[in-house]
Amino acid sequence: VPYIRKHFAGGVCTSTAQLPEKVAVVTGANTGIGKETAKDLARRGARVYIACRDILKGESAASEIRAATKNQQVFVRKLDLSDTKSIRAFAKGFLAEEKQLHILINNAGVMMCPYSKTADGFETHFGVNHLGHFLLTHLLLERLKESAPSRVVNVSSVAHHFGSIYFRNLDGEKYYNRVFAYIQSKLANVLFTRELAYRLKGTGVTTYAVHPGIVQSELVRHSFVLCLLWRLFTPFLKSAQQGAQTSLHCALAEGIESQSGRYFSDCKKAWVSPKGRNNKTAKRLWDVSCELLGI
Ligand SMILES: NC(=O)c1ccc[n+]([C@@H]2O[C@H](COP(=O)([O-])OP(=O)(O)OC[C@H]3O[C@@H](n4cnc5c(N)ncnc54)[C@H](O)[C@@H]3O)[C@@H](O)[C@H]2O)c1
Repeated sequence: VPYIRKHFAGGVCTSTAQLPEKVAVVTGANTGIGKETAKDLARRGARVYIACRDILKGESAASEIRAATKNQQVFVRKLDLSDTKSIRAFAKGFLAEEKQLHILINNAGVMMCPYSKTADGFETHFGVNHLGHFLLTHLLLERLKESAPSRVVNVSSVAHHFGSIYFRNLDGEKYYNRVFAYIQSKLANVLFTRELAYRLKGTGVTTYAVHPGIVQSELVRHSFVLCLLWRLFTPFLKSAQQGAQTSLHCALAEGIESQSGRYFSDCKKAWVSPKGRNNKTAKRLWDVSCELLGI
């Protein structure tokens, strides 16, 4: 298994950047890819904020990271991306305690859950994976600009290739399919990155969308079939640590600033679906998101 895993590991972040005095926020960092991303940033000396729903699970991840990295500057803060009140409370608290933010990793996500709505009435995939991170980024943007050069990494997926944005059915009420709902939200991550990069030109804040690879994690928990497939194909899946590499590359690699707005996989620029390159859809999604969130 380790041999096959190594073969399918994909790219490795080769940056030697050290991050003393740097501040990073990683959403959903209590498990999976997010935890490994936070651990690597902590190892490089950053002050790392684990932004997660469950404080107890967050604290257990933080203790593990502190012990593994000898960095005591790892903090846990409550963030539920399915509730805009929680997102606003997190941002308010963070802005009050930190004067800088250099790296924001929008990593948290849900996949193929049964039809449900967030506290604000948005379909859960769209609400958590896209709108939650859209609002969080919006609230932290001034701090990112003040701390420039700084970066925003949006964890998307290769699944975005099969997605479309159904503007007339964003709440899933006319028709709901949990596979489409997930891939729509991952396409939204790619389009958000594109439009954000366009709007941030000249500010020193750059942004990247990422496919982490097919990674062994708890993400598939809502699908019996995927759980089975993930088990069967375990040796071919990336470990969470391998899955963190492209997020780390986009957060740390020198000289990729001119690639802001692009989509990365295996630590290099990757092909984006035509729908993910559509500037009109990106702008429309931005406007609709602002309208839905009242910003
Ligand atoms: N695992 C894969 O094969 C794979 C492939 C492509 C993309 N991704 C993406 O990678 C990212 C990380 O996924 P993972 O594989 O580590 O899965 P994971 O389930 O281990 O991690 C997801 C994290 O998001 C958090 N989360 C979920 N809902 C939340 C909410 N409402 N508020 C705050 N946090 C919330 C979870 O608690 C968890 O910590 C996701 O965005 C996922 O779409 C994963």
